[in-house]
Amino acid sequence: MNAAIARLCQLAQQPSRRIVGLMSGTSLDGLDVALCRLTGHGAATQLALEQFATVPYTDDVRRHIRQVFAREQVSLEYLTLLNPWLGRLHADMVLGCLRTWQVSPADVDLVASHGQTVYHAPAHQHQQPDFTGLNATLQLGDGDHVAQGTGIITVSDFRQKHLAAGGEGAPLATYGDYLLLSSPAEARLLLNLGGIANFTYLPRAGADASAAFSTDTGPGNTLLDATIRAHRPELQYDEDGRLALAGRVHPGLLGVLLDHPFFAAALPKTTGPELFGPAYLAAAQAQSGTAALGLEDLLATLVELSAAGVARSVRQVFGPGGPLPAVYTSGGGAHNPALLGALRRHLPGATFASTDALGVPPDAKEAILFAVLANEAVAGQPVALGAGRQRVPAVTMGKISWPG
Ligand SMILES: Nc1ncnc2c1ncn2[C@@H]1O[C@H](COP(=O)(O)OP(=O)(O)OP(=O)(O)O)[C@@H](O)[C@H]1O
Ligand SMILES: CC(=O)N[C@H]1[C@@H]2OC[C@@H](O2)[C@@H](O)[C@@H]1O[C@H](C)C(=O)O
Repeated sequence: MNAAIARLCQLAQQPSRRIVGLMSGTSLDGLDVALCRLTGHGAATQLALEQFATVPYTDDVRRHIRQVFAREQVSLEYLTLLNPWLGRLHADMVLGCLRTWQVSPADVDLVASHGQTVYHAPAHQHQQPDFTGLNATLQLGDGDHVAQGTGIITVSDFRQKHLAAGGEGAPLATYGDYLLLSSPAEARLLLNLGGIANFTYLPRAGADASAAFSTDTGPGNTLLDATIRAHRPELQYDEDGRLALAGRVHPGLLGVLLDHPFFAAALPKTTGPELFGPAYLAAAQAQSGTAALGLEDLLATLVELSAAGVARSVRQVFGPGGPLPAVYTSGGGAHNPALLGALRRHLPGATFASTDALGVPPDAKEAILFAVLANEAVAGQPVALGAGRQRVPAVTMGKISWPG
């Protein structure tokens, strides 16, 4: 038997596994690295987060990714080169973190590597006549390169199985959120404010699990970041929402932005910067006669758009005035007071707390989720949530690469 397969069998039978979860999201701010100890699997999974860091990307790394990121037309050679290059880069970043944390790679059981999404093409978004109904998504940063570079067995490319089983390849948060954060005490809404905003609805543990699902709601920070970069190239984002808080929402522009059919589409749904990018904003500005709107008012309007997108999806689930479950926020947007303020206005009566209150640091949550998926891939079973109306595929996800 291949020694790596024997090692995998042994790992599957251990009471716990030490897993490095990796996530590089749509904001291109860096690689999130979460060193997790996961005990058990399935509904019995227990998390101990040992270490977490976001390794920032340099301007050069961002520039390389942006050559292909969310673009319909790219150099195929560049795309091909980026796949191993990102795998190797992520491996080096993992090794750097382990060195800082004084953890030997030999003491890590698995790496769970999401890679970098460069294009997300759910059927409702691409509308290519030759591929009607086909959902697709592409992540770069090949798992063999991560395994070879770190010397650690690597689980990667999680989204393809979800697609193959009839999903849109996202959001995968449903599974990890369900396994780690379901509570017998309360129903929960786990709201992640990343480049794209999404939430997971978790009914009370013990209630009908098939009601659990995740959906994207529209832009989170992606349009805010793109807009600030266009006006103030020296800045990556609107720190603490200062510029947005100094601006005023333009109702005409907001109305045109919200007119996009994505916001009225049934749940669950996924999207990306392919749709919510500069072209969408420029078209809405042209249509509303706001091409010359100042940066502060633009940002205030885009914050309102993100909050309104979340609120519309939430109301699709709970009705216009229905009571809401407890809301727990994560992702970079959870640090933005302008966005949180707008969300409170749009969802009056909801209680908001950070996922910190649940023992999950908000910036680490997505990287932890991929560690949970890798744990299930090796030691678990398909998570059967799916009989509900939201059709969450019952699959384990990820492809396994070993060094050597
Ligand atoms: N202090 C802050 N004030 C305002 N915005 C912030 C702050 N900190 C982070 N952000 C926002 O959060 C973004 C990063 O968020 P995050 O890392 O959750 O995104 P991501 O994981 O790349 O996205 P996704 O979940 O869509 O893949 C930044 O680009 C910025 O817009
Ligand atoms: C295709 C893709 O990479 N989607 C990301 C993105 O970032 C947020 C949102 O859009 C979510 O759908 C997803 O990531 C999280 C981790 C998920 O799959 O749950």
